[in-house]
Parts: sequence; C-alpha cells; structure tokens
Amino acid sequence: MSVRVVARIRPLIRHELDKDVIVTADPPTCADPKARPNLIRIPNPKKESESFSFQFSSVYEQGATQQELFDTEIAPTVKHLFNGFDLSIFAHGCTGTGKTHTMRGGKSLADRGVIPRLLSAIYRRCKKIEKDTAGATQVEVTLEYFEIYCDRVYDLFEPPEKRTPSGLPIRDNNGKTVVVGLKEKPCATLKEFEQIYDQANVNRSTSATKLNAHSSRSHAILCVKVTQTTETTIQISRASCIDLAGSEDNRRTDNNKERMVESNAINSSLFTLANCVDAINSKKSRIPYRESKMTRILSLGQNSGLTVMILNLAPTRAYHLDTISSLNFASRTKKIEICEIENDPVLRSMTKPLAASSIGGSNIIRQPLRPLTAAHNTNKSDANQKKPGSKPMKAFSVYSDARKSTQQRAPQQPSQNPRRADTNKRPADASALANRPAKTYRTAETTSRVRNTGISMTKESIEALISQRIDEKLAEKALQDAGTAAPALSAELQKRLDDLEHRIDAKDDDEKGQGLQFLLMAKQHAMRGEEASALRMYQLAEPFFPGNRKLRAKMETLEERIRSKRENVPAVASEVHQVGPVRTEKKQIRERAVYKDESEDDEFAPAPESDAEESYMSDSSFKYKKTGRKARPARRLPVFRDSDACESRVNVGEHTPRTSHLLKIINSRDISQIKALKGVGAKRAEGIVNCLVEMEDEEVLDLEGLARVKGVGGKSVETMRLGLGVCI
Ligand SMILES: Nc1ncnc2c1ncn2[C@@H]1O[C@H](COP(=O)(O)OP(=O)(O)OP(=O)(O)O)[C@@H](O)[C@H]1O
Repeated sequence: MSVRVVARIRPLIRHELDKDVIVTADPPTCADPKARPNLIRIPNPKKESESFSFQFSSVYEQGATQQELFDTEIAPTVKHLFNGFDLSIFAHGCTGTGKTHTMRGGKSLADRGVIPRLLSAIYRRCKKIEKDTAGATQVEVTLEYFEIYCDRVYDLFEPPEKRTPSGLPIRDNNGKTVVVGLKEKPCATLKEFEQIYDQANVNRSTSATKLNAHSSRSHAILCVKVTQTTETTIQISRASCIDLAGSEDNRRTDNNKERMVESNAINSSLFTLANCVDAINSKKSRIPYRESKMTRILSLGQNSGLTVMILNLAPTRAYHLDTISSLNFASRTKKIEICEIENDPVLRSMTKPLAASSIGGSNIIRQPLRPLTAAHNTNKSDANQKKPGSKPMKAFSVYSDARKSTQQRAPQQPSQNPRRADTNKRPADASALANRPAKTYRTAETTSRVRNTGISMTKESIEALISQRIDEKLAEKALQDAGTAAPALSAELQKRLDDLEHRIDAKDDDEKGQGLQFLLMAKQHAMRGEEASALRMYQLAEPFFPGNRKLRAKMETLEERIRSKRENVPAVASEVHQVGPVRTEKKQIRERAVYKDESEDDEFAPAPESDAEESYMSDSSFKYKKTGRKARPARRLPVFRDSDACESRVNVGEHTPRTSHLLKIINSRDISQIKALKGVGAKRAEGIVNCLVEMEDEEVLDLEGLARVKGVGGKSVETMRLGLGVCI
C-alpha cells in the first residue's frame, strides 16, 4: 500500500491574523456527515485569482484536536503493530508548523500528541493480550530514542555531556539500517514512559529562532519495540515515530552562525529526502538514501509495514512558498508504495539468549528468501526490461533476524502464516486497515518483563537471563562509581575513534566490518566506564579476530575488574593486580610486532608470518585478519638502510646520526616538526601522526618501519632523510 499522507493545518498563533489565512480545506463532497475533507486549497503565488489544490487521505483543519487526529489516523494501526507489522509515523513540514506539537504535544491530557497516545494505546493492548491469554503471552515494550543533529546521531537517553562529538555510527544490517550503540530502555508502564520521554526530550537540541520560539534543531526518532513472547515463539515489531526538523527559509530566520549551521544541515537532509522521493517516483535506479543519515535511517520506500506521514502546514501567507513546496513534496510522497510485510515470528529455541541487541553478528543465521520489502521501489524491473534474454534481476534478499543457537536448532515449523508477498494492495484508508483479520500471537524473545512463571524456560535461557541481569547491574554500578560525567576524551583519542569509525564506514557493506564495529563499541563503552557492556562487545568481536592474544588480554582484564567489583573488592586493587601481566604480554607482542604494509588496497592486510598470531595490532588500529588467505612474508621495502650502506661505519642495528635524527623527529609525534621534513606537507604530517598515535606508545625503530607507516613509503623516507641537514 502507498504511504498514507494526511495534512494538518495548525491554528493561528501569536501575531498571526485571520486576514492572512490562505490555506484552507475544501469541504468533503460526499453527504456522509462523518466524512473528512481531503482537499487543500492555496492561491497561486503568481496569480492570486487562481488556486492550487492538493488531495490527501485526510485533511485536518485548524480546529482539529489531537484526539481526533490520533483516533482516526493512528489508533487503527496499533493492532497491526501487535500482528507483527512495523509502523512508521512521521511529521513533516516547515519550521513552526506544528510537527512537535503533533508528535509530542503539550502536557495536558487533551494536548498530548501522537507519541504519548500511541504508547498509551500500546500499553492498553499489552494488558488486554496478557489478560485474554491468561498470561500465556507476555508483552515487553522497550524504547530507543535518538536525534540526528547536524547529520550526527546522538542517543537521547544519554545526557549531552556523555556524547562523543562524532555521534553514533549507523550500519546496514540485512537491509535494515540500525544505529549502533543505542541504549534500549525497557518501559513497562505509561507513567514510566512519560518520565523517560520527558527526561530524554530535555536532551534534544532545540533553540529559539525568529520563526519558532522552541524550534527543533534535529530530527528525533523514537523506536518502540514490542516483543510478544509465548511459550514457543517470539514476535517483534517496531513503531517508529519521527519528528523531523522543519525546513527553514533563511531569508526569514535571521539565524546566527550556529543556527545557520544547523539550518543548513536540516535543509540539506530534507532536500535529500525530497530527492529520494523524486528518484523513487521517477523510477531511477539509484536512490540517494546514503547522502544523509536521516534518509538512510528513514529508508522511505524501502521500509515495510505501515507508513503514515502527517504534513503540518501553517495557514498564513507568511509561509506561502514554503507551504506550496511542502504540499508538492507530500503529493509526491503519497505515491510511494510500501510493502506490508509482517515480521516473522521466531521459535524460542532458535534464539540465542545473549545476542547483541539490534546489531548483527557472526551468530546471525540465514532465513528463507523473501521478496525485497519494497521491490517495486527498487526500480530494478526497468533495468531488466532493457536487457532481453539476460538473467532476471534478483528480487530477493536474505533476511536474518534469528540467531544461531549453539544448541542444535529446532526445525523451522511450517509457516502457519505464509508471508504476504502478493501485490494485491488494499486501499490506504483506515477502515480497510481495521478490517484485517486478527492473528494469533505466536512469538517473543528474552524479556526483562517476563512475569509469567508458568512459562517453561530452558536452563540455558535462565542462566543467560541471570548473567545478563548481573552484567547490567554491574555496568550500572560501574557507571555510578565512575561518576556521572564521562571522562573528557583527549583530542588524540577522539581522533583515533573517528579514524576507526571512518574505516568502518569505508567497510560498511563488508560483513567483516562487524568485528570492527564491535571493537569500536567496546572502546566507547570502556571509555564511559561501562565495563560489562565493553566486555560483551569484545566477546562479540572475538570471533572476528580468532586467537588474538591482545584482545583476549583485554577481555581478561575486564573480566577480572568486573569480578572484583562483584566481590566488592575496590576496583583499583584489581587493576594493580592485573595490569602487570597484561602489560608484560603487551610488551612481548610489541617486541615481535612488524608494521603491516598498509599501502595495499585492502586496509585489512594479512599479518606477516612473524606476527601471524598477533594479527590484531593495537585495539585502536584493529587490523582484520583475513581467514583462508595465506599470510605473506613481510617484504623488504626499497628504503635506504644504514646497515646496508654504511656497514663500514655503523653496526647493524645502529643508526647514522641523520637516521637517528629523522626517527627522533618522527617519534616526537610533533606535527610541526614532521611537517618541516622534506616532502612532507601538513596533511601528510597529520596522517603520519595519526598512524603513530594508533601505535600507542610503540616507536618507529628504523627506516623500514617508517616506510611502512601509512602514507609514507620507501621513496618518501629517502627524501625526508636526505633533506635533513645532519652530517653523517
Ligand atoms: N494544532 C495546534 N494547536 C495549537 N497550537 C499549535 C498547534 N500546532 C502548532 N501549535 C503551536 O505552534 C508553535 C510551533 O509549533 P511546533 O514547535 O510544534 O512547530 P514545529 O513544526 O515542530 O517547528 P520546528 O520545526 O521549528 O521544530 C508552538 O507554539 C505550538 O504550540
């Protein structure tokens, strides 16, 4: 079915006058007293006597209440959520048109917006299901809430001072875009939700602008995960509520520099969204989702389930051109077809209890092929037609939301509910949604709200649940111990994280990049003092770096710390105890370490033979060990070697004064000194220093080592060396 687009015209506010109203809704043509208007009229800005009209599924006029909008548009979708369908609701419109008012609303009961009302409806339904099934079906609600501010993703459950400047990474996980490292909060009651949500909204970026006293400077996305667990199955579905930031006409905003930067980011992401919609509608083969994080996450046209867009409009002339542009965008959006595909229930025996939350991992197993969620929006059929006789394009992707079990897997039950890949689309009206036959509830995964003692859990899952709880508690305690504020990151450390993040991005589509993602997350958790989570991430990373001793050592240190905390032994004591052996091992590793040739195309170069076991260098420069590829012997680079050229004067292992001087400059890691070397510009110097920083406190010991530093090479070493005015 296509995206359901409804328009809402906000009432006049502040100094707006009745005489300036230009946006109106045409009365419904049918005689039904309950019928809603569905046509918007606005004058042609070039010729006032003419007007444009735009048709939508429904139009809500100035007097429409929050309840009216919710009851008609959103309430009917709730049962589909519980039937396994995902739900996306997003508010669009230019700044000051009432998006936040529509989604979040005010504090009074009548003013509550779509989000609190949706949660209220969800909790009501949870209770009903649990009651109807006499507790045999348990429903858990968890929340994730994040914002995209200046194209960076921040967790709104974290206070701003805990944010890393580069924000959270996003990844593709089997066709779905996920934000890595988000906090997922279980939330069992509406009251709890209100508390959590209000608190999180304090963290959202808002500022006063000329057009709106409380203007949202970011796109906010609340994901509500509903997990239904029965004795045998788990079913997960998600509702995403998106309050987009509003486009701004900066000729009218009088924005200062900071607001302008935000405004540019907002406008450019909305421009990308419009481009995506255009590309889908004009059947282009490439849809520019990846040009902004918002479009990547929203994945409009690629998402499955039900999608409702609420177009917010201001009624007055001051917004004339902006309103026309919003109306045009909405008209194009309503043509986008979204496939209604429900999430598959998963057999409980197939789930691995301690699986990573929303991120993938090596433990993901394959599920049967299913059609792409919105194959009609992938615009591949055209390409097929162009090549008669050629192989048809693959319209299937492999979805894998279940995870490998260490135990033998139970055979998949024949689907009681075969997937709906049919193209018999139903009309996009609410009554059609409401007529859908109810389904039996079949699935759900490990939850923190399992209250039904009647459910027979396996011994493993109980153990896993207990250990998960212990980890969570320990992480909480560790956080408390560490104080509320996260330690400030040094610029160098932040840069290393950014570099690592950058590399992961470059490897984004490579499943092996997952190992790096886990390591990055582990590091971020560790820096925040969340040791249990850091350990979990290292554990998830381990299969990607088999037999890596340094990684193992890190895990052991963390395990030891966690254990000592558990035993109420002061953490410091355990650190002192642990640091010795770990350091020694680290040193041994370093002694054997040979710099890897990073000039290769593939960043994850195989380890030289001498270092075969230690393919993982420092944790900040994780080199991926390629399995199944024979390690190549380290090749000698064509660099000047003191020992070759000056054997008569310098003993092997010693350096000439010129070389020593060069190595001293390099090991100083001082950009200004390195920049001054012959043939090294500012950018290169920065690259070299970054590389050295990744080597932690390891030093470049000889010219060959220097030549192996990323971006240097044998010739450059020679140039640098000869450019030094030291006599040899
Ligand atoms: N339906 C409505 N009823 C009453 N007041 C409304 C309504 N819609 C919007 N408003 C008021 O209009 C003003 C702007 O609304 P809001 O902040 O929700 O706009 P916005 O589209 O989210 O803006 P931005 O994109 O800048 O964040 C607020 O003062 C809000 O209370």
